[in-house]
Amino acid sequence: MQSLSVEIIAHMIDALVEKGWCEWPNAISNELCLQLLNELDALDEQGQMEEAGIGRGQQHQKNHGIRRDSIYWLNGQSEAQQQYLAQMALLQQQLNRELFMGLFEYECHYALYSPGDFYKKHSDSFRGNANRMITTVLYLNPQWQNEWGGELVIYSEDGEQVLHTAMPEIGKLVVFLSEQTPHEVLPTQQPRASIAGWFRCNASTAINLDPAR
Ligand SMILES: O=C(O)CCC(=O)C(=O)O
Ligand SMILES: [Fe+2]
Repeated sequence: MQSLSVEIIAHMIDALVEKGWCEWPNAISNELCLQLLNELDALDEQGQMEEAGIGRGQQHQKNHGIRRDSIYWLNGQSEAQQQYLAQMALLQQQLNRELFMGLFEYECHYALYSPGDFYKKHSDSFRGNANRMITTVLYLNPQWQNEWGGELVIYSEDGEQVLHTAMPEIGKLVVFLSEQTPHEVLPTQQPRASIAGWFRCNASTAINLDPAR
């Protein structure tokens, strides 16, 4: 089963340093992605996916004009989740070793965008709480077609220029600097499944407890 090797991660880190983002097709095996997709579908059928919101903690709110997807936070409850989280732990270790990033936690959720869903241009790091350092997105959609939309668009730091457009194809891992990278999910015409995750550094102090979500 292919998985993230030290060499692949080293290339990803080079790209992150050079341009702030990187896209890696077939980073995670189809086999594992299909297991994760099955799990997501089952959670959806059981009504366990929840409507996503924006902002964290007390600032959390639903805003359908900005974001429409449903999510489920991973907790390592299945073999497939554990395998995925183990890959992200390798990425975290190597980021810390090579870039001294002090990443101490990874949080991630399944996301399901139903036909018509989108996520308007945003940044993943919340103002005043810059503890989301690196964003990862793994796509789980076999045989995605160009005309279905649902692309991830990555913008320059000022939000003015499109740097890259990524189709949400199975096994593809996109990684970018959370705070410096405005991005958007274009409306999709077909169900679009992914795992979005964030490596965090600890921004908690005794008087400012920093919630994960
Ligand atoms: O699914 C994607 O391509 C990106 C999702 C995203 O931007 C987010 O969940 O913050
Ligand atoms: Fe995002």
